Amino acid sequence: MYLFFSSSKVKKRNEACTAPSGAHTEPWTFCVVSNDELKRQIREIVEREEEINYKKRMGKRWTADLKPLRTDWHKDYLTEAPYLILAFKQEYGRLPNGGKKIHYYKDMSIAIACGILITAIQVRSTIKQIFMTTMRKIIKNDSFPQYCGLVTLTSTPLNCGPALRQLLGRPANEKLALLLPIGYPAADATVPDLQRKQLDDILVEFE
Ligand SMILES: N[C@@H](Cc1ccc(O)c(I)c1)C(=O)O
Repeated sequence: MYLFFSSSKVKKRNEACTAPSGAHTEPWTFCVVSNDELKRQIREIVEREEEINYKKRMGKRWTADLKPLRTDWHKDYLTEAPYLILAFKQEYGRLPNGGKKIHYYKDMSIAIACGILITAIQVRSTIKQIFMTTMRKIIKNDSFPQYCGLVTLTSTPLNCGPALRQLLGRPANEKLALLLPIGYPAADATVPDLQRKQLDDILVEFE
């Protein structure tokens, strides 16, 4: 599932729901939050826990490893982004008779589904960027907006899962896996200049 905006309307599409899953049990629930008050409460919960994580819970090594990313416990994006998607992994499902339905390979399944979701957001963003760059060239007008498509952040709030699950009224079999803020980047947004590993470092071929 991913979201995109056409004029003021939001359209929802089932991209993540095309993911494969263990025994085709589809062990996931995606909560899409656009309500301002809920977003405020989510931010409050996340910032409260992350402040403890950064200040004492996680220790010096953790904060040192994160330093290059320049993250901290302030999570403005949780109230600024128009949409938050909270991806929940279902530890088990329910049978028609109310009994427990076993979910297989839940971690892989939710990871694949979120990967497809993030890819769908990025592809859409890339298509829009190509379109707008082409338009700038065609009409030979640099004042044409340097348009950037939808973006997201793979946010992994620590120790907030149960509180966020309860806030959204989700059942106990659901465990928060990922929180994706979705929206257009601010005009003055910056990103860390992260270097990628070389192909030779990550690919081993056996021909
Ligand atoms: N979840 C925290 C910290 C964090 C952030 C990025 C990251 O790659 C890792 I590992 C941890 C936060 O959102 O700040």
